[in-house]
Amino acid sequence: MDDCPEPNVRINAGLPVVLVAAIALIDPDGRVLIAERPEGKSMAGMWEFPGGKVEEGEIPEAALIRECKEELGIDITAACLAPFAFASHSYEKFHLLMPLYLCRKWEGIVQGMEGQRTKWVPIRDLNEYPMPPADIPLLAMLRDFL
Ligand SMILES: Nc1nc2c([nH]c(=O)n2[C@H]2C[C@H](O)[C@@H](COP(=O)(O)OP(=O)(O)OP(=O)(O)O)O2)c(=O)[nH]1
Ligand SMILES: [Mg+2]
Repeated sequence: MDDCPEPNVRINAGLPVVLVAAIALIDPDGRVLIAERPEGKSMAGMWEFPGGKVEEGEIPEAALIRECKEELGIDITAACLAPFAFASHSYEKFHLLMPLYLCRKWEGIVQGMEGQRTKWVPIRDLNEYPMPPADIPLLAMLRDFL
């Protein structure tokens, strides 16, 4: 429907649903952590909320605990994950369903464990970083909330 471009959801395209869990880490100054998608991955060079695909038999919270360790070198617990909002967005080859959790408490120091750049960004400046199209509605929600 041309008069209703957002959200981008292709109702009858038969796309597989991919569940990705994402996290907005928020520091004491209210800044949010974003990470640059590495070369070789889809949407390389775009900035994203850390996270990744939820594996078979895994729940989203467990996926985030795992991904935070693998990608950022930090420890989080399920108790510190607050469900916030979700993205539902059709890409060319799949439909992304991405719950976004907020987290203000973790152990360790954030590092890009896979060589990716990371950045703590004040919420009002997040729109200066190119992010995947699925994330755009989440930015507005975060801005309203924080
Ligand atoms: N982590 C994350 N993924 C996002 C965001 N926005 C968005 O469209 N995506 C998409 C990009 C990818 O198609 C998918 C996440 O896949 P990924 O490649 O990062 O998954 P992963 O960390 O499990 O990595 P891999 O093992 O599959 O390489 O979700 C976001 O803010 N954060
Ligand atoms: Mg990932």
